Amino acid sequence: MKKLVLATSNKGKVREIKELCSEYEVVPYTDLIDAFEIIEDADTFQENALIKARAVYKALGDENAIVLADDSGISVDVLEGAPGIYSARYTGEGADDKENLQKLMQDIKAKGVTSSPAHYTAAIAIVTKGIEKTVHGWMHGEALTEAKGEGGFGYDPMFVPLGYEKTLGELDEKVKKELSHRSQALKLAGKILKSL
Ligand SMILES: O=c1[nH]c(=O)c2ncn([C@@H]3O[C@H](COP(=O)(O)OP(=O)(O)OP(=O)(O)O)[C@@H](O)[C@H]3O)c2[nH]1
Ligand SMILES: [Mg+2]
Repeated sequence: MKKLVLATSNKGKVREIKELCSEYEVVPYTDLIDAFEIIEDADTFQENALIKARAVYKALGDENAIVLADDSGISVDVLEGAPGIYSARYTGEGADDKENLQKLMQDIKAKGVTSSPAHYTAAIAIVTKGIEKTVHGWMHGEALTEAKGEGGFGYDPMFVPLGYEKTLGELDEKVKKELSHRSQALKLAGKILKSL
């Protein structure tokens, strides 16, 4: 089984990527080396994913390692695309998922609406010897001003995917597995991984 090293410290992503890449041995980099801070200072999901994958590839010191990073976020139409690449830091550095979720619901409410079209984006970067590749996936839907359910992570309790009437917090996890920005991007990443 080929080993994939994940350049992430987000447990929700690790859980989903393990589920979605079951034909690989998926290992978070923190199982191999000490966690270190990676500054995600680019202005696109794509570049931030590359920053994370390159940093971990270099730190591992194993030129044959295959490193995969995910940079993702939610963009809300009524907020002109915010929080976007700032989704993890919406309430500031070190913000937690619950604070970010509350702020996003309040900011949408402050626009005088109870919901807004929104979408998630995931950029996946793969870095290995002589190779740097990126792919994207998206999931469209509606962001609510009320959180419902406990499933998923992050903003999922306030997000209703297009074609559904319940949030990702309430829906069976199979729905997110099929539809999500991350699963769409990983389907494309799978083609790259097979060619390595
Ligand atoms: O409800 C959600 N369901 C998802 O499927 C999802 N995907 C991304 N997000 C949000 O976007 C931020 C990513 O920021 P991000 O890519 O920098 O990740 P992160 O900082 O959490 O971990 P790392 O991979 O950088 O170590 C995360 O914190 C989440 O708030 C999601 N929220
Ligand atoms: Mg991050």
